[in-house]
Amino acid sequence: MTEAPFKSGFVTIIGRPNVGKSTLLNRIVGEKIAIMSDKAQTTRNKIQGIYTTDSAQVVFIDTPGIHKPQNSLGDFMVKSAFSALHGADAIWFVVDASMPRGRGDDFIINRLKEIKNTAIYLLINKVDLLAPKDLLNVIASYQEDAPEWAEVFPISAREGDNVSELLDNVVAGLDEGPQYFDADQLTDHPERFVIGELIREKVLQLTRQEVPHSVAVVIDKISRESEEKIHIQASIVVERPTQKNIIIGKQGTMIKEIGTRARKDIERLMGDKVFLETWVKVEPRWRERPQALQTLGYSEDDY
Ligand SMILES: Nc1nc2c(ncn2[C@@H]2O[C@H](COP(=O)(O)OP(=O)(O)OP(=O)(O)O)[C@@H](O)[C@H]2O)c(=O)[nH]1
Repeated sequence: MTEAPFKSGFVTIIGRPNVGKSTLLNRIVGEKIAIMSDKAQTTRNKIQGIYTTDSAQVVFIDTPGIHKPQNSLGDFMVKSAFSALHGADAIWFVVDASMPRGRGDDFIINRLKEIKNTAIYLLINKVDLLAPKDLLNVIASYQEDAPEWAEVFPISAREGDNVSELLDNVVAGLDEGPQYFDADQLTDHPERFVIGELIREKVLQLTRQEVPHSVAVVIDKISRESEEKIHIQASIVVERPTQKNIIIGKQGTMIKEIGTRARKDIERLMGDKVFLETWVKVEPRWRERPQALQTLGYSEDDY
């Protein structure tokens, strides 16, 4: 019997203030959230929590720009926050069952209408405050002038009602993918770590059996080049010149393809345009030499 492939993906949670987004995330990933969100992150989007099981991993992305009142934001910020939604594997739009649909909801709904090819879930939270007979009316009020919801889940983040069903549902819709984080690994630089894994994933996918899993990716530098662009320098580290040649490919075609695919994923993670520069380095037996790891950037700082 073959094992089912590991699945992973990114879920963006949005909703106006106070609808219960943090409560929901806390229920799903517990104390990890606090630890993650304390860390300074340089990007507009941030990893807010990670849910890991034996067979799947869901990375929850927060897009802070969306939750802020519209008038304190430039058009640009709003646009870039929403641009992050386009690449998510799923979007959870959370509303408060105890309040009528309001302007804040409409603002988000209007932007959600522009999103194609992404499953958008409508989560009706705080159903514990609602008489069961009113639920259908609440759902109906979010079906008018709205995108077609992939799923509608009445939940209570506080009581936990229907939350595990929601998680099972979202995991079922994810594609095969790598485990970006160890189940209990928390890092000072979550985005750095995930960027490395996204690049490594593309190397392994595209070179198939030709390059061993020992390939490492080190993020040398992340800097903001301009208001709208992040510059990332990454090294792909292999042990033999033959592996380097495979990764570079004929006239650089392979490394170009790796870079393009990785850049798209990184852009959706960060919610910004990215300029990705990749170098391939040969470091014989790098795994056996602790100093090599340090020069390569695998210092304790990065974990
Ligand atoms: N009754 C009830 N209250 C809830 C539920 N989920 C959240 N709340 C309460 O709603 C309030 C707001 O919850 P938060 O999780 O902070 O909401 P949020 O959407 O993260 O708010 P912002 O951080 O302002 O965006 C808190 O007082 C929660 O206890 C629920 O399922 N039922």
